[in-house]
Amino acid sequence: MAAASSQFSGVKTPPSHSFPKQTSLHRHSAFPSQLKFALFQSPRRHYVKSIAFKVSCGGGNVDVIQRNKIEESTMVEANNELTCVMKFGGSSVASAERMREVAHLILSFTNENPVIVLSAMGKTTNKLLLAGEKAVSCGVNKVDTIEELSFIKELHHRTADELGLEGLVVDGHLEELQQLLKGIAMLKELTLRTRDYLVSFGECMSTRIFAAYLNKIGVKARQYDAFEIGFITTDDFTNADILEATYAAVAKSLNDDWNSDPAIPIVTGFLGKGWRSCAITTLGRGGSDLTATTIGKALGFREIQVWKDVDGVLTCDPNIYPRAEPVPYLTFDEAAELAYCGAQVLHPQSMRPAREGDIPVRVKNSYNPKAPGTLITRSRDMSKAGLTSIVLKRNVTMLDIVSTRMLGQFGFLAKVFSIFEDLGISVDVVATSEVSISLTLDPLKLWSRELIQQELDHVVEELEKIAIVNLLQHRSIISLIGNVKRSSLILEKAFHVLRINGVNVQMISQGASKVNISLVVNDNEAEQCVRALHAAFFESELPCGSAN
Ligand SMILES: Nc1ncnc2c1ncn2[C@@H]1O[C@H](COP(=O)(O)OP(=O)(O)O)[C@@H](O)[C@H]1O
Ligand SMILES: N[C@@H](CC(=O)OP(=O)(O)O)C(=O)O
Repeated sequence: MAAASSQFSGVKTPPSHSFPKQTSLHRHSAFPSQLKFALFQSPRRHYVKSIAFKVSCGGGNVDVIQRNKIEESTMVEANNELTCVMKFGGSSVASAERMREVAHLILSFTNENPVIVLSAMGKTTNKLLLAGEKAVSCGVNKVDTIEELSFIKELHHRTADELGLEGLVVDGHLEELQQLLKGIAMLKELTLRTRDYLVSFGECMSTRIFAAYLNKIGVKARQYDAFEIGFITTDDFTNADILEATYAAVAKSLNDDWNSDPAIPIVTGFLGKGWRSCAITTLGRGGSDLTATTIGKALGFREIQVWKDVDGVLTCDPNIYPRAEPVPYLTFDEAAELAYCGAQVLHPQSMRPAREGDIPVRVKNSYNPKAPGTLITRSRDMSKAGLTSIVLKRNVTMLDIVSTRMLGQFGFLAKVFSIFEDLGISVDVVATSEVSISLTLDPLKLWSRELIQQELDHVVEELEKIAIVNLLQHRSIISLIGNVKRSSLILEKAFHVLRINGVNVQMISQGASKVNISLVVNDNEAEQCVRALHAAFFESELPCGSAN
């Protein structure tokens, strides 16, 4: 609370991290012009006053204070249209305390009528998946004893309780979750479709609790399950793609409700509805970012905010190197490449709607709202840009494939790739010569399967019909994201660092996107490499390491 409290003391002044002033509310407004509201029951400047009171009196009964304020209010608002989307990840809403802070943060944006997208609380998604896996083998009678189920129940009950809500708000879902786990135990299988249904409980519960809390403190809010308001996806369970029809459907659902009865929409991140199956789908891990950018594009907002537990996109994963620094500006291409390369901070597909709608994305820290964060836009001043960020993807499998046929024969690459296509395995980084090809296999694809070793053996067996194959496991990809117009300079410096650290690079690739150079090294050298590269590029005075 300390970080957020000071901003609430200046009640009418927009906080320093507020959106830039706008000249028109919507660039491509989805709202009919006649639908400007004269009366709106959510005069949030008053709530901010209440919060300031809470801060100064050390956390008195803020809920009662706020409700009184709202009853007093008859304020008229001129610009009552939905204006922006703010997504809060699991770490931002991990507890009752965090939910209070996020509520206060949202209310501090006094000029905004936001759509809120929430992820599941804390690590709920992981716990749900673990509970599902345990249910497969534990037997129906033991489901009640699954530790993760008890944890999830306790967390959501406690949170509702601490926020002063009735348990009822999640009781139905917790009961249904337990029944589902019993069903899984009975069938002794967890299909991808059931897995998506299972993890959907996380977002369904966090949004219900948060919406109920806002309503309790007098801020009118309405909970939405994304799969009920037009998030139409492919039927690729656990990794579904959003279909085009989503944009119009979501805009209509949210606008219609807002126009007839304004209430802050609280939308489940991560979830959709398969267009054929009509079952709940998920957008891949971290998919709430994509939910937010989809809503941003659907409603033609001028900015999309994703709130995390870090000061923006950083120069590398802070878990690998705590001295990572925020990157102030990125292009959509750089951010997408960073996410594709494995940086957990953004969902790989999340930049697509933002890029298509040309809507800036701001990555902010809900634990430190005053930090400027990272602004992601179509273009930026690259004149001083060198390396922007370093991304590490561990536990990668690499294949060296050398043709047994004569030099100059055609069709070799096509044959190799058709084998991967037939086996449904995606390839990540590739480097080729006329008679050989080195490539890495997308670890995500392999992790999501069970028969990893058998699958690899099968790939090798097929490839050995046309080539000599060398399978190399326990490799890492280090991706250097930045201004590849300076690639020679970046490579010179990178190889100098790697040489003095005694690291041998086993493969190198520069993609057509021109914002990424990938290096493959041994897993056991990778973290040390990232730290050394970070020190050289971002902590020294030499050129080519600017994070801007
Ligand atoms: N380059 C990076 N910049 C920022 N965070 C990163 C980066 N690489 C990995 N991370 C990790 O990503 C986390 C934020 O992403 P995520 O957990 O998906 O957030 P949320 O759940 O809040 O949406 C950070 O806590 C950090 O550990
Ligand atoms: N809860 C989902 C979706 C998501 O986006 O989560 P987060 O915003 O906490 O990364 C997951 O854990 O994958």
